[in-house]
Amino acid sequence: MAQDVFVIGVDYGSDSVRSVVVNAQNGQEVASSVFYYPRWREGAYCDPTQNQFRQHPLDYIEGLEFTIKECLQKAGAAVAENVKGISVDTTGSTPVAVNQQGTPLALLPEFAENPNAMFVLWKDHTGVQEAAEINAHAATFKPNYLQFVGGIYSSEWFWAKLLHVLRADAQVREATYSWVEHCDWIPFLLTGGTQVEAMKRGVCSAGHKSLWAAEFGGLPPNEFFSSLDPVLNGFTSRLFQETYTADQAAGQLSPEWAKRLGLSTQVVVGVGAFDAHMGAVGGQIEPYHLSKVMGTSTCDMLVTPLEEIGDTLVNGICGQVPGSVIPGMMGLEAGQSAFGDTYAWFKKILLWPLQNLLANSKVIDAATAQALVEEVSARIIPELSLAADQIPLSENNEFGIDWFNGRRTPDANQVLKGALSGLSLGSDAPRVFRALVEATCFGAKKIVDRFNEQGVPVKGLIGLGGVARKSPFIMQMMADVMNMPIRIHKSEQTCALGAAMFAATAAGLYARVEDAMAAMGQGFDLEYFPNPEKVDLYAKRYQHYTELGGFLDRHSTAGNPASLADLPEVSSPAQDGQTRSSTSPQALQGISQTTAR
Ligand SMILES: Nc1ncnc2c1ncn2[C@@H]1O[C@H](COP(=O)(O)OP(=O)(O)O)[C@@H](O)[C@H]1O
Ligand SMILES: O=C(CO)[C@@H](O)[C@@H](O)COP(=O)(O)O
Repeated sequence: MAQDVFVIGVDYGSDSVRSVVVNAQNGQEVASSVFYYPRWREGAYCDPTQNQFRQHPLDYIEGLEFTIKECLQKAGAAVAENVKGISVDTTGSTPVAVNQQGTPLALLPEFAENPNAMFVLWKDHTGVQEAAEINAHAATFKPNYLQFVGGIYSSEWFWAKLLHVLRADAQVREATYSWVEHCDWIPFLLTGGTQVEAMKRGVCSAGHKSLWAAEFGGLPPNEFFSSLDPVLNGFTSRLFQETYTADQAAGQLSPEWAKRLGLSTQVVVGVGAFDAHMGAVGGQIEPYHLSKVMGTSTCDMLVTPLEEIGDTLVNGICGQVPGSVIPGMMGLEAGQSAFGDTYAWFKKILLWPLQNLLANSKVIDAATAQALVEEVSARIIPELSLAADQIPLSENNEFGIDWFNGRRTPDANQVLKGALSGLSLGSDAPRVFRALVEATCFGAKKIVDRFNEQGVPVKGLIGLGGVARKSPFIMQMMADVMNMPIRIHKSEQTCALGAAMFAATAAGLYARVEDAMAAMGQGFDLEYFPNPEKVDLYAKRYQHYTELGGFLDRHSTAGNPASLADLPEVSSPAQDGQTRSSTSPQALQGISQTTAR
């Protein structure tokens, strides 16, 4: 690269989208911009009591235009003229119903206010019933279509969400032609796509969430879905067969978007992938090092050479997909559905009186009350962390279970709930906070244990994301609980930087994403080492976490919508021609066979 050339990485998170313009030679950030989704921030289209979290496509479009334009304005015309590529990562599985032109239904006037016509955010769990049915149904089929997604289908994923929306809303069902992941739709939008069949679908979302596998010749057959529910009959023919790795081009910027953004139509748009997968690349993942993106949730990514993992399948994770992180390597994904969200929940509890009582205070005016709420809100977690760090660790400290948004891995079960135990009159806010942090670290250790137990050794830990950089308290506890050092990546924006590395590769500036990673990676600036004095005590407490979690897990179905009694019997023609009832306790719990790949 003779002259300076630039690439843009766009990272769609749960609350905001950020774009970065990066020098493609050395990865130096030239400009960045963040946009908080306005409709989402108001809580529109969501109902947390029902675990319904929907996002309007306009939040995404407005954020795309705003952040890229602001970046280019900051960077200057000389940079804008030399932008060669754009790549995008998003949360996932975050799919939407589209018409034949690939337009999300909420962009049509008749569906503009209908949450079922919007993106179903990864953490929306309205499809728990449908996920349970998919698990039960899959247990009656050969081959095991869940074998590459850890053996259990989650309500956070593509098919459970599709089935739920189709059942819940006849009007949306009538208008739905296809079903599209956020990470595939943005490149389609930027390249001016007009027919959904032509949309390039990324292998990352397809393999981890949509049951696509080369071994199946694509998606499972129509019969698998039509016998689950006739509303799915014929749906696979309107989805996809081919998938693409994120180092490939989806196309070039359309004339409309080139004009809107002030860029050339020569700019290459890369195939999209999930935030954590591109984040792992931005954070310089290496084989057998678990790359933990720690923010609202965690996504734990691991890569291995294909020939080394061979036929090994890891049960209870979010899947293993060749090329989902680095083309040519196996990408394995696990994670926790609530990590920072657990601390955010506790903060919300503590803020209740301030948010609800101060507005009509007799002592301070409304503006001061609002300012006070904002100040306290910003300080609660950092101050609690300092206070919690001072509490001596003992075997009998308060305990927590981290399943506040269900359990993603190991062994997805989104109907599980969080818990606190060992409370006494002395359990003050810092002590409860400490227990919650510890619970999230124990949940993280369960994932490492699962990889180790099932033949994929975790040889190192890499910390990425907001919590990794903001909280020395939590990262030190993570090292102590894991009894392993954890390196923290220097970049503030690893996901966006990873997207920029993929953009550089898709634009042909590098032959392989590994080359982009080596040239553009920003390195590590911190490392936490386990404190030998605490390791044994944490090991004892971890044992208790295992026992308490096991107890809650065994008693979890009572009162939950996915309990055995609530499930309809789904009959399906089995492969041997006999009809079997698909509802069994094992199927409900997602117990699956391990099948060699
Ligand atoms: N000082 C802090 N210590 C621990 N957690 C924090 C701190 N500040 C914010 N958080 C948590 O970080 C999470 C947001 O992480 P971030 O990486 O910024 O966002 P996202 O996951 O949407 O990409 C929130 O859930 C919040 O509770
Ligand atoms: O699940 C995935 C990727 O598979 C993530 O998109 C999801 O956890 C959202 O991550 P954030 O915590 O919002 O960064």
